[in-house]
Amino acid sequence: MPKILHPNIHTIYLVVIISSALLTASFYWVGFKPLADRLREGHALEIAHGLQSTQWLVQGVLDRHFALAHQTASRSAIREKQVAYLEGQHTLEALQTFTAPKLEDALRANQELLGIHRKDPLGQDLVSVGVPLDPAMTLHCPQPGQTQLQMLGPASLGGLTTLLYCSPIKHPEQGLAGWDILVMDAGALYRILEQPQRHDLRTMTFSITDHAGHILFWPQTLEHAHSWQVLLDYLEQDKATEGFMISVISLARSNWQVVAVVDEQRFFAETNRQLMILLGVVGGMVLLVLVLTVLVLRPIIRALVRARELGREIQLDGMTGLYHHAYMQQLLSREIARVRRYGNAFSVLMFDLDHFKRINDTHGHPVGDQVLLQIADTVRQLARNSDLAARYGGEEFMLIMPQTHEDGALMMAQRLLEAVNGQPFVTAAGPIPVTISIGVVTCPEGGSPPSREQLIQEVDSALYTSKRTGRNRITQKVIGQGEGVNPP
Ligand SMILES: Nc1nc2c(ncn2[C@@H]2O[C@H](COP(=O)(O)OP(=O)(O)OP(=O)(O)O)[C@@H](O)[C@H]2O)c(=O)[nH]1
Repeated sequence: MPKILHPNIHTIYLVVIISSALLTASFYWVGFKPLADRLREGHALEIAHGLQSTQWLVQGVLDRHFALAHQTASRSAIREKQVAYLEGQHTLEALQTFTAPKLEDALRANQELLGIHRKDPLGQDLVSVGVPLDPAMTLHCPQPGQTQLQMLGPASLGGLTTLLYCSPIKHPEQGLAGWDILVMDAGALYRILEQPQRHDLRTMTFSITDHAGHILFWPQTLEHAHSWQVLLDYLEQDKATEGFMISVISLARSNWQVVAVVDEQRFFAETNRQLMILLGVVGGMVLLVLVLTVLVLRPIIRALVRARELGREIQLDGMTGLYHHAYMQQLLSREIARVRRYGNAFSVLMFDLDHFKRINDTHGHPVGDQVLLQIADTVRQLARNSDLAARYGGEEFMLIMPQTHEDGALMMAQRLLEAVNGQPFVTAAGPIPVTISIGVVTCPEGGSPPSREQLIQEVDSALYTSKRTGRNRITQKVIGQGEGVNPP
């Protein structure tokens, strides 16, 4: 006997919710996460590029300074004059008169060149033009054993941050003719360091330090904020503070390096915020679709469920839940048609409660109803899924057993008889013993099944035989053969 399945509205909602969750999860894994990873990778590249371009720009300034210093020291006319002075051909005054205007010309021609202080090979001052040097400053130009152009380092002169270079004046034949201390404007370096700050003042700070761990240049527009302390800690301990990232790149021709301090949280905060907004919007949309789906589907599902229930109801007997008489007629006709086509065996069983009137009369109809319900349950339990059970009349039941031979049908009838016999039915009036009389008709395999009316008449007649011969028994008939009674 098939179970009646009612589609569960909660199951449908559950499916909708699970689908939405799967949709959200696939959006996260296939769309959102790769996007977030790419953006983060992009940020890492941004840092690397920022550092690289800063290094190039700073290196460009230093190279320009070197070129300028070299050029100044190798101007031949004043170099020759200086050699002649060293050989005693001129006075110092004559040298100064000749050299100073030419060096001043050089200052005018190169804005970055702020001062030139020319010395003899032993370091004695000869000529000075432009921004003066601080007498309190100890300058090692020339450095012992050094004959190359070199940077001396940054110095604050005349209210400006400058870079000092020590450049040898070399004569092709006479050798070393003296030294220039060149004062260069370091403003260009600040401008380079401040360039990234214009875009973002908080997250990425570039600076220039020397290998000894001194901060030489720091963006002038930026206060000594938290990242300054982070850089100091890094230079001291060679380790980045938690939440910060430090990238370093060395500069050629100096002991300098460009250092980027990145406030990771702030750097990624904007991206994270935008990603969260995106996730929120998509999540909200999924939720909205979910709610709308539920709202739209709800009445439709309810109507479908109700329609299905109604369909069932019109096939079923209201009290027992088995098929009712009229529907059983249809089922029987269908089964006979199937057997006529495929030639398989099938059996029909009909049974009736014995002396049921007595139960009703003695205990009342409600108690009789309780017995009928328990009979229906017994049939449901014993029948196969493929069997079709009906309450055929008041206390009369029918069971269609497709693909069931004579032996199988008798076995089923015996089980039913024993099941009813073997249990006193529990009712409001106490336990009541019940017996039934059964008629079974089998249409054997390959046989020609009778019409529906004839079949009902045959099974009814078999049932009548069971009643007539003493009740509580089975009468079996095989179409085309005789009738046999099986007492309990
Ligand atoms: N409680 C209850 N009784 C019903 C229902 N339908 C039919 N009956 C009763 O079933 C009884 C049938 O009685 P009878 O046809 O005389 O048969 P019987 O008393 O069972 O005797 P036999 O069939 O000859 O063994 C009647 O008392 C009906 O009122 C029902 O739905 N509920």
